[in-house]
Amino acid sequence: MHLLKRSVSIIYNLRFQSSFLGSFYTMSSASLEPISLPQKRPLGRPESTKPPKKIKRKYNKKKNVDPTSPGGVLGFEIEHLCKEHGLSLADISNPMDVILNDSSIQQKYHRIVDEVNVLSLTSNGDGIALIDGPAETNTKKQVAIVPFGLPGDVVSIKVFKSHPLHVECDLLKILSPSSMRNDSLVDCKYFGVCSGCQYQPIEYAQQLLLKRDTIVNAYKFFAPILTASGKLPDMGSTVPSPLQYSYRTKLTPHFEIPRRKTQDFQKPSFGFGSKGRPKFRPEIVDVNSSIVDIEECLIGTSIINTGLSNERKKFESTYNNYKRGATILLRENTTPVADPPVETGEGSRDGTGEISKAEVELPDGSKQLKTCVTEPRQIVTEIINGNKFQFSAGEFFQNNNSILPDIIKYVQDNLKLDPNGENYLVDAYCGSGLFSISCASSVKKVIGVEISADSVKFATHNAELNNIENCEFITGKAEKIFADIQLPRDQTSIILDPPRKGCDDVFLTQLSEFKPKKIIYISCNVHSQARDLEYFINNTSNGFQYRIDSIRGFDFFPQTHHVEGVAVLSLI
Ligand SMILES: C[S@@+](CC[C@H](N)C(=O)[O-])C[C@H]1O[C@@H](n2cnc3c(N)ncnc32)[C@H](O)[C@@H]1O
Repeated sequence: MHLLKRSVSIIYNLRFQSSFLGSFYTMSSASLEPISLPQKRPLGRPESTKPPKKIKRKYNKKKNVDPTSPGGVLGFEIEHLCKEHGLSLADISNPMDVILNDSSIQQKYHRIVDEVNVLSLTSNGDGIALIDGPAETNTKKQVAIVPFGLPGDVVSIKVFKSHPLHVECDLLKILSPSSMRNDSLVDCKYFGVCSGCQYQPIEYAQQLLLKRDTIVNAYKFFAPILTASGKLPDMGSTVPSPLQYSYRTKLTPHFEIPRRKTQDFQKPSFGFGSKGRPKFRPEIVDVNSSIVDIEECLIGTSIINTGLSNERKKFESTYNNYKRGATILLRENTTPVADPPVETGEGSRDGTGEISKAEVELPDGSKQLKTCVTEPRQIVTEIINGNKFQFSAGEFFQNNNSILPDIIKYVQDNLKLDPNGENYLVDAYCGSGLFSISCASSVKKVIGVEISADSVKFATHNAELNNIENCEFITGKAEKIFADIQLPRDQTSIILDPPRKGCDDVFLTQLSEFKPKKIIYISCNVHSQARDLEYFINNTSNGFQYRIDSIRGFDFFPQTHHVEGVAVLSLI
């Protein structure tokens, strides 16, 4: 019995590393009950003459966040909410020093709050609410982030973690549902605990409106001069995805392995990041891990789900061999069935060792064979508008094929090429050549630039594969394109499709100096896109000579909060 008690206290010591005034507690656990320290000295050891250890105070570390990252955008959203409700930031500040260092105060802050009105959604898809500060404290109001809460919901929440200007909460119960909420739309059994697909209970048309609002706010926050000067066009409606489920051609489930495996080490969860505790959906089980164990992902394509199932089974018999966590790549690979039978190469295998395959019939009656590649260096093929694109499975390629013909058509239409002139195209951040090759037939020459040498190799190969002779691709940072560009600028259009962080000032300055006749800026982060357009138009030498013709979203990721933005600019 004594031994048992000792081992329990050792486990507490390992798990609950934050100690204060003789109590152990978790900073973010739902239960904040203090746990008493064992009072007795360990047997056989003399009483220590050392002075008691100094108690370390905890400090809230300031993090350097990119303003256009979800955490950075939340700062703008909180400020906006405060302005709307006549509150100052001081009114909603949490005394972090006290909360972190006094467990009794912490318990006052980390509490259950009933009858909370969810006011709006953050661009990250979470509900946001204002709640009264806890009783007997000086905090006037708090900004509560409520995952899975929808505007108009009245809910019961549990505050479980404090930040200087907001608190994180679990949604315990929906007391009165928002008119946006239609629970019959939720098919996924992991809804409420998986971090993806928060928009599932929302009708699709409404999801598109929410994504439009996200873009409107992005420009409000990150392009205030353009917004105030009236230089922004009316925000266009969001272009829907033809597929609203079964669209994702890439998934990356992962797992974690503890550094030291104890004797009772069991199979870890294999799936995706968790978000909150699903108390408001009693039908699903709470997870005690940062990863939700997922057997099927409804937004993944059929072959990706077959791959997920194969790799899970493999993991069940091999998890003991892993020394650390890992991410598994699942990438769809397409082969036309009419092709002579091709060796599909490596791919996810079923229990018999056979590579799993799925035949898909297209609306025109043709058939395609799908496999699921797991090896990042394996070459995969995608077919978009009849063009074949090959690339290394681990490199970037768009993840929702169903919407690609729509965005390509939109880009082509907006290039507004001169039927009598010579038209040229620069595709900056060109990847393996999706836009270059798709638009090549309408222009005299395309030059693509891309930082990944592997992607450039495939872009060049893809041009050959599709018998396209007017494309040239160069490896380097996007601004390298301007070093010795020979194209006539008044007949050249530029497509920009940078990663989430957007373009840097060096590139935008050189773009302005080059002065192309048209710019089409595609972005998976509408916040960095808004920041870049604000800089380009207001801070570069020729920026003022451009007009923003249109901005609209494309819904590359239905059921999630993500939106792709496309902005079209013309030289006036
Ligand atoms: C969002 S992807 C777009 C790729 C391509 N347009 C497509 O749709 O397939 C962004 C690409 O930019 C590349 N990239 C990142 N930083 C870059 C830089 N500084 N200069 C050029 N390319 C860059 C990445 O390797 C990636 O291929």
